Amino acid sequence: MDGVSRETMARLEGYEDLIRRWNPRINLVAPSSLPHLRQRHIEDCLQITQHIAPSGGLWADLGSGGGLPGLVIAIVNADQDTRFLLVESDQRKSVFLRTVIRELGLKNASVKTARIEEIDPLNAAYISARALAPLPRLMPYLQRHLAPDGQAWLMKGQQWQSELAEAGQNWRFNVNAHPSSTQDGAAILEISRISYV
Ligand SMILES: C[S@@+](CC[C@H](N)C(=O)[O-])C[C@H]1O[C@@H](n2cnc3c(N)ncnc32)[C@H](O)[C@@H]1O
Repeated sequence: MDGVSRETMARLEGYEDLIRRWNPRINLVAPSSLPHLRQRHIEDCLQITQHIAPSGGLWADLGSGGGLPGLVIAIVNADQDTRFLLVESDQRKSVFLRTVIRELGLKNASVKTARIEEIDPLNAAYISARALAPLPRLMPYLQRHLAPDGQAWLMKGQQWQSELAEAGQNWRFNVNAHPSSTQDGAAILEISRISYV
């Protein structure tokens, strides 16, 4: 992984080890994807860090699951002043996320065990989500939790164009689609300036 410091690499490897150890007990990633953990999950999420270097404020990772992409981005930015909040409704996954944060000594990350739609608005400077819901269902979450000048980074599969078209029926927003370099036809959507029409 180019441009990754030795300390970041050590943390990413520690994170991979913990996923491998916990995955038989709680499904953090599809078991069939475990042999390809680095490429399929870690490098997939690292793509976001090639587009954005967050500067201060709150980064909320919604439906964090095993911490993808929130923990990967928090690890890369461990010595920066952006705070990462991993929002996850599942208790056991939350225990896993807290374990990773503790074992890797991440001072910039914390976990909120709750449903996204039930927590107070976060006014986040950045939001990320991966494999959480189709874009039309994500839009109300973004409207609730993204600061007016914030950016959302959404990792989408091959259906991203039809999801965009459907979301555009009820919402206005700016969007940049960054083609995925790890999955054919997938994209990372950078979304800002959201309003409901
Ligand atoms: C398919 S998993 C994806 C996890 C991770 N983002 C990834 O890419 O591997 C979706 C996660 O979102 C969580 N989730 C779904 N709906 C949620 C909600 N309304 N509030 C909080 N978490 C939610 C689920 O518990 C699950 O862990």
